[in-house]
Amino acid sequence: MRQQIAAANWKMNLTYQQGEQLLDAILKENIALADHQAAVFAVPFPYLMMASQKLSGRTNYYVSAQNCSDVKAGAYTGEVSAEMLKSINIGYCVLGHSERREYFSERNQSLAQKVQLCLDNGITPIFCCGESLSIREVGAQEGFVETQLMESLFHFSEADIRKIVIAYEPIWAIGTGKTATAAQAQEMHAHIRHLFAKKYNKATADHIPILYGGSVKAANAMELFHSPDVDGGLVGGASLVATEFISIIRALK
Ligand SMILES: O=C(CO)COP(=O)(O)O
Repeated sequence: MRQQIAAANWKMNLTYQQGEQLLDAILKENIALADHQAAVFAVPFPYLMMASQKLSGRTNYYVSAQNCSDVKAGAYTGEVSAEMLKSINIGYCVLGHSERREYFSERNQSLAQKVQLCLDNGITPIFCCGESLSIREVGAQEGFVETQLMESLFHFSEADIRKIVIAYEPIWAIGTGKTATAAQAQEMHAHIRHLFAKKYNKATADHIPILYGGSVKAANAMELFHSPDVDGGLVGGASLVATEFISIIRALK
């Protein structure tokens, strides 16, 4: 079975102490993860070491960054490189979140650089894609997501592309309480998988986890995750509430 992932994206929320309390409350449950399952915590940069220490010794629990620089190193004040993340053993990095695309002008080409740098440093990119409401309203979502994947990912080798996790996050469902239906999520995930099969091959497409993000919560996680092409979720608001995220981890296939 392909890897199934419950990923928490804390975004710019919680103090250090609140983050510690949240992780403690979730880890207290001692949820055992199967070989094909993972729980990933994308925390703010200053909390990466704390989260790593709390998760150490747990099987299939990982810490993620929420972004990294598109350049290797040098005079770029305020940036954090993939190599820095590797040097503290961070396993995952969220890239191309729609909030970064919108508020920090991230473009597909620069994201391709970020993906490359993560791969060079053995970090699994969680590559976000997804359309806005206006694009969905005119029915152009499949072509829009195809362009995002084509311009950021489709030049990578088959071996490299197999190391990537995709997160489909329709912008109209993020933080709005307006979840895509399981049928809408499945339709786009199947489309994304088809694009990978067309560009690479079916075995590669079948290997890549595709997470759904956008108002995932305890009450809808099970239904969303049980769609055949939905391999877990990237969760914002509900990942800040221990009981919610515990249920979301437990909803993994
Ligand atoms: O952006 C998201 C995760 O990256 C989704 O956020 P919400 O779960 O708050 O809608």
